[in-house]
Order: sequence, then C-alpha cells, then structure tokens
Amino acid sequence: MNSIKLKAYAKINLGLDVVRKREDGYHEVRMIMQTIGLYDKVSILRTNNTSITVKTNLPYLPTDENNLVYKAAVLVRKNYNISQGVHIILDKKIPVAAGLAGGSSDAAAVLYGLNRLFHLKLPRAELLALGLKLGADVPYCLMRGTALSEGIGEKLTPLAPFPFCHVLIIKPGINVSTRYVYENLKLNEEIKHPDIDAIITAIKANDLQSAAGHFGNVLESVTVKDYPVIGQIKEQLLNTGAITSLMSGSGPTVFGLFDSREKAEKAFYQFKTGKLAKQVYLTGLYQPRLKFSH
Ligand SMILES: C[C@@](CO)(OP(=O)(O)O)[C@H](O)COP(=O)(O)OP(=O)(O)OC[C@H]1O[C@@H](n2ccc(N)nc2=O)[C@H](O)[C@@H]1O
Ligand SMILES: Nc1ncnc2c1ncn2[C@@H]1O[C@H](COP(=O)(O)OP(=O)(O)O)[C@@H](O)[C@H]1O
Repeated sequence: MNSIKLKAYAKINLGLDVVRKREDGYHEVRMIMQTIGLYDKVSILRTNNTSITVKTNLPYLPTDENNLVYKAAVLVRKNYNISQGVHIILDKKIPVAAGLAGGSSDAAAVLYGLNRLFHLKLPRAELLALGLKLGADVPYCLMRGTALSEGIGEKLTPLAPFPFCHVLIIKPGINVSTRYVYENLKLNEEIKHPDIDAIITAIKANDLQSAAGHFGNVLESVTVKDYPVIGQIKEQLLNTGAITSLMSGSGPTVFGLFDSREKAEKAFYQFKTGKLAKQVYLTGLYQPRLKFSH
C-alpha cells in the first residue's frame, strides 16, 4: 500500500466541566464528547524522498511544522525510525480554530494512517499516548463516537450512542484561542457546573430531552461575556426550535440540536441569510468508533 485516504471528523462537546487547574497550567476537565458528520479529507502518500510535505486547500493554514498533520508525521517517523518521506493532502471543511477539534482530528488521522501505511502494528494505547503529545483532544479523535473525556482529555470512557438528532453548527466570524479561554477562566462560586453524570444517565436511557436539559459548558463564562454574538446565536437557535444550544469547546462555534429535520432546515436558512453566522452546517451525529485492525 502506497497511499491511504481518510476522513477526519469534527467533534462537539455536549457538556464541558472544569474540575480544577493543575500546577502545569492545564485544566482537569470532565467532558461529554460527540463526533459529528462534518469532516476533513486527509490523504497520505509514501514518496521516493525523505521529506514531509503538506498541501492544503486553505491558503492561510501553515504547511510546515506548525501544521498538526506535519507534527504527527514527525512524531511517528522519529519514534519508529522511518526515513521514507510522506506527502499529506489536507482538504479542510471543518472551520479552523472553532472548538470543533479539526486540527486534532487531522493529526489523529495521520497517526492512524501512518500506522497502517508503514505496517507499524502499534497497539491502540500507544497511538493514544502519541496523540496526547500533539494535543489534549487527539486521543478522543482516535476513538470517536459518544465518550466521557477526563484528565486533560487522555482518560476516555466510551458511552452508549447519544440519542438520534440533527445538529446545526454555527460559526460566527470571530477568532477565539483555546489558550486564552482557559487562562481567563475563573473557577469561583458564580460558575454554573453542568451535571455531567446526569447527562450520562440520560444517554443510557436514550432520553434526548433529559440529556439536553443538563448540557452546559463552563468556558462560556469567559466567551459569552467577551463576545456577545455567542449568546445571540444561542438564543436564535432556541427561538428557531432547537432543543438546546451550546458553545462547543472553547468556541466560538455554537451548535443546536433538533428533533426534527424540518425545524433544523428552517433554522439553517435563517442563519444562512442572517448576520450572526459566518459558516453554517446542517449535519448529524457520527457514531462509528475508529477501528484498529491491521
Ligand atoms: C477546549 C477543548 C474541549 O474539547 O477543545 P477545543 O475548543 O480546543 O476544540 C479542549 O479541552 C482543548 O483541547 P486542545 O485544543 O487539543 O488543547 P491543546 O492544544 O492541548 O492546548 C491548547 C491550550 O489550551 C489550554 N488547555 C488545554 C486543555 C486543557 N485540558 N487545559 C488547558 O488549560 C492550555 O493552555 C494549552 O496551551
Ligand atoms: N491541520 C490543521 N487544521 C486546523 N488548524 C490547524 C491545523 N494545524 C495547525 N492548526 C492550527 O491550530 C489552531 C487550532 O485549530 P483547530 O484544531 O481547528 O481548532 P480547535 O482547537 O479550536 O478545535 C489554529 O489556530 C491553526 O492555525
């Protein structure tokens, strides 16, 4: 096999709680992760030289060691003494720096792909540990589906599939850095912590309404204040019939869940023709786990 084509799926956070700040500055979290149907295409080709090259459809994305796919390739080649070069073609559809883990998912695809292309037969645990070196969300991207993510993202527990629903993704035209959001989070009494365990119980019971009733993201306490458009999108989603609306990860993307395709489509067109959104996608949940057969 000389090349491999993969899909790197986006995630949303159905619940995001921060438990404490660690001494190294990172935050211990409890998050309900969910893969959605929006994806980037990642193709990896073995070449006849010894270099790593990256090509992407987004002119503003780096193609050097600052791209997470490049970093993933460096890591694998260094760890397993691979000298053969690889060319990575990245077709981005997931909005960048949006709280949807696009870069993390691309990096996970490269780890997975190089494991296959070079017949490394790496056990799943080793791939997850490599993934964590690239970013807190990369291990989850190697798992996919509905999951509980703890620690800084490395402690993963698969959950039963989240109940069927339609997902509307709304990305406003602002940029918010993950680091900025975590650094400005104040863990005081005013913070409303989501009940992550109640979400898990509702998922087990396949109860969409009850699960949605417990959604929450503590990082909204930073972003909604700084960027009112996030609150406005959340409100418009509810006004157009969403069961719930929430910011994903560190934002600025907001998602709405709908129990009817008709309502979701109506909301889609309202955002498409309105002023609040820069990018709008109507998609669904994506449940298959990533399989590690060689
Ligand atoms: C907020 C979340 C929720 O899923 O996702 P995104 O919004 O980025 O998609 C994650 O916790 C983000 O994961 P990821 O984006 O992989 O984070 P990293 O690249 O490892 O870290 C970026 C920066 O965020 C901060 N950080 C990240 C994770 C964490 N548990 N605590 C932190 O304090 C650190 O300051 C770090 O320098
Ligand atoms: N393959 C990639 N796709 C997207 N962003 C990337 C990639 N490689 C590096 N980056 C950088 O990583 C940052 C975070 O991007 P991304 O993973 O899309 O967002 P988030 O962490 O909010 O989910 C961006 O600022 C971007 O410049």
